[in-house]
Amino acid sequence: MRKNAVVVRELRVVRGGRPVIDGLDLDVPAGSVVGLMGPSGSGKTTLMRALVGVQDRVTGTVEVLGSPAGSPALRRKVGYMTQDASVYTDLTVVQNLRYFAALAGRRDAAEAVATAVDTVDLGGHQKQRVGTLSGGERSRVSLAAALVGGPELLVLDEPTVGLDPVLRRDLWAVFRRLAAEGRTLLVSSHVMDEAVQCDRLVLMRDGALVADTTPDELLADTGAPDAERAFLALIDAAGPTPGAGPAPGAGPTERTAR
Ligand SMILES: Nc1ncnc2c1ncn2[C@@H]1O[C@H](COP(=O)(O)OP(=O)(O)OP(=O)(O)O)[C@@H](O)[C@H]1O
Repeated sequence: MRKNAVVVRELRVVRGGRPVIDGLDLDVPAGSVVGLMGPSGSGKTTLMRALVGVQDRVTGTVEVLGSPAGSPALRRKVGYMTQDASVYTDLTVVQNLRYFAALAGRRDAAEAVATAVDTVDLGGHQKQRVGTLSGGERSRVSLAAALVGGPELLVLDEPTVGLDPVLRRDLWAVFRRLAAEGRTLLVSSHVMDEAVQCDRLVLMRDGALVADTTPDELLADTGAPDAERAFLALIDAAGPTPGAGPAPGAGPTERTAR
């Protein structure tokens, strides 16, 4: 089995004429759940977009499942859930999922759709038009669309936003199960009680890695009583003022673990 599902070296991304990621290195171990944390605007979505191959103005090496990010070979192997639900509001839940299953080349589409509906707990809404669903339900359709192809790597941008605590807990159980099957998950979140359920944690600030660690190491290294305060301690220690963005030619990223 491959050691790392994702290998990023010297990643640099320019958006709006300025570098929003500058010289980032990252390994995502295969078969693990990696949490991507960081303040708003720190570059999490940009990093995810670079991994799935939809981001312009990317330099450096971004290798996903052994191929360059965005390669046609990866289309069926990578599932991506964007922050805003990216499903068709004028189609029903099942119509959406059939469409995404077909795109992913699933021959067993009916079974894949049924499994995805079940996984995100949308039974009873299959024939409902997505435009009439609640926000939380709609975001779960989006998650199901990322899952329905049976991808090896799932890149999930804040998949639990707007969900109630019960659903959040259930979805994290799903993420753990998918990892146990050998899939790799990169999950962004602002919720630190979710962070502690990850195998590894990647903390970003201003387009750079502040830490690449584990929940236990995060607490041990900072001496903080909980993940939220540990995260704040690292972010505060990282220096630049919020929203400043990385300076062009900024030095190498600091890693607190590994
Ligand atoms: N289309 C764009 N044009 C110019 N700048 C952009 C664009 N998209 C994002 N940015 C900038 O890039 C930086 C990183 O944004 P990104 O969306 O990756 O952050 P994030 O960590 O995902 O934030 P959040 O947690 O709020 O979703 C921000 O400073 C943002 O303003």
